[in-house]
Amino acid sequence: MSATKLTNREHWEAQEQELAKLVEAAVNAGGEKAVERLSKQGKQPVRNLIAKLIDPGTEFFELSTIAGFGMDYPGVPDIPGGGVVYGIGKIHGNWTMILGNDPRVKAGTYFPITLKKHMRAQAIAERCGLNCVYVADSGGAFLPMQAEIFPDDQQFGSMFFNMARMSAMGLKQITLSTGGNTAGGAYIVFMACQSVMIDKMAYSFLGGPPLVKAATGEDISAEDLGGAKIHTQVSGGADHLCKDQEDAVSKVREILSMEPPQSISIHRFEPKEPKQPVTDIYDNLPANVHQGIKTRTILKAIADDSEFLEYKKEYAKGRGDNIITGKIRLKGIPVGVIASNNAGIIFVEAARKATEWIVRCSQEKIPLLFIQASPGYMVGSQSEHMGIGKYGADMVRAVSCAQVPRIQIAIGPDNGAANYGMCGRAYKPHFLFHTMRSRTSVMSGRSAAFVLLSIEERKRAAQGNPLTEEEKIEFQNKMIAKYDGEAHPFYCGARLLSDKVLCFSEMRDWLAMAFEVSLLKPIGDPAFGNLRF
Ligand SMILES: CCC(=O)SCCNC(=O)CCNC(=O)[C@H](O)C(C)(C)COP(=O)(O)OP(=O)(O)OC[C@H]1O[C@@H](n2cnc3c(N)ncnc32)[C@H](O)[C@@H]1OP(=O)(O)O
Repeated sequence: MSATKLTNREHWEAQEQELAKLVEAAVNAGGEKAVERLSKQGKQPVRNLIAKLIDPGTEFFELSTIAGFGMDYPGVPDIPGGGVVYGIGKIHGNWTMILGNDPRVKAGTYFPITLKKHMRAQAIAERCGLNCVYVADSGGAFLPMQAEIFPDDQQFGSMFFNMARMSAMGLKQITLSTGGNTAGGAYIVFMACQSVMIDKMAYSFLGGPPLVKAATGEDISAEDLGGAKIHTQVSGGADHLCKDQEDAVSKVREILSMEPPQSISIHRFEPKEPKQPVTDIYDNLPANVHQGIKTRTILKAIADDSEFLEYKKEYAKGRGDNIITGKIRLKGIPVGVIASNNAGIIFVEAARKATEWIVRCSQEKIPLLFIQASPGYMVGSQSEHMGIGKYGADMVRAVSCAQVPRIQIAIGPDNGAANYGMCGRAYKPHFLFHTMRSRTSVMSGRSAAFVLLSIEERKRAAQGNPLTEEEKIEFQNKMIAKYDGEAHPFYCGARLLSDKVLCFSEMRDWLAMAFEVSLLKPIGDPAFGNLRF
């Protein structure tokens, strides 16, 4: 192996170890002490319950595990995992959205990031047509931050709005209540299509005993006010009484055993393993994230049979092939690819080719994979006069209007309007994945430092106090550090700008799962509005 490849491989393996540490911090929030505390209450950590909910021997595809780190909420620097766990797993063969509060993180209460994560899970479920299971164990709103979580759209009330509407669409909303779900949190039990409560462990009420005492003078225990027996035998607010968590898990599985089987809406070919090893990705992605990439190698390491049927391979070489287009199969699922290549700068020819391919795949009803490593569209008079603005806009329009499932994975720079054209978050891809090589920001730190420095220089010169050379360097370094920090996959993952930071070795399995889930609903017909051509 060449020295460069070895350097690359070691670099990315070390980077992914950093990721593993952060994931571990979320999974083991509170450490052994927190697990012991749960155990005294007869409870298991929520991920253990989820592992039992899904079919034996299958994988739980947990999303956004690194949410909530470094949020700097007043007095609470980290919310491990955002305080809620969610992901997709199979229950009786059907892909199902499973969410669970993590009571080890401030009693499973809802911070702004918790809500954002909960909403994202529901949005994926609604879009892909997944039944939902809620493992509910939450103290409700995190009260010190009520102003940022309570009344607005996409805040606390939206959880129940979403449950109601998904239920009306025929998507089952099942709640397994395994703790105190108080006040607003109680609706997660009462809004469900079917609710399972655990005796002497779960309770739900709009106002807890202290509030009742204050409001009416009534002295009553939590159990007598809204315990599992009260709601399953008296109020009718819940439907199944279970003796413990194991019993409750079995009941939820039994309820969902009556669901019809799912199938994907397009033809699936026989899956084949790639011929190229996954280590090719580690070896060939430069450790320097600003260095160009050879994306065909990456595709060969994830595609069935390492086959990439390239579209317009010969077109406008050196400009058009900063995006490569074509088809691969992922575990038998045909996928149209739009991938950054080389330096990834999008020239007119690349934008036109990408737009053409998006339209073509939409007509064929083939889902789209965007592999993003682009620092932006080409600037300058030649590019402007050739119409980069309008062709870039065409690409953005095609991305926006394509009815087929679209998934983005970033493996390099993700800047400027290239974030839009390559199906960034605002373009609502079904799933958006980052890797340790992705860097998402409006521009690179170096460019931002240059632009901001020129503004600062003008300002200081006008004040008659021009910047010294040392001040200029300090200013630039500060700006680069800020941008590098904010573009990093950890920063973005903490804020749910991605659905997961994937290891390169996970790309094939996760993309195949994501396409399969995204294809459970029928694909609409193409309609693109006013493309300029
Ligand atoms: C939309 C409207 C709403 O949701 S209003 C929300 C109203 N919520 C409530 O009244 C619930 C109050 N909390 C409780 O009753 C208990 O904490 C429950 C949820 C039963 C959990 O009890 P337990 O397992 O013993 O944990 P704990 O009390 O030691 O709490 C652990 C840490 O979490 C905190 N916590 C709890 N609830 C809230 C809350 N709603 N807002 C802010 N913080 C909350 C506790 O203070 C405690 O924090 P710390 O670990 O001591 O720093």
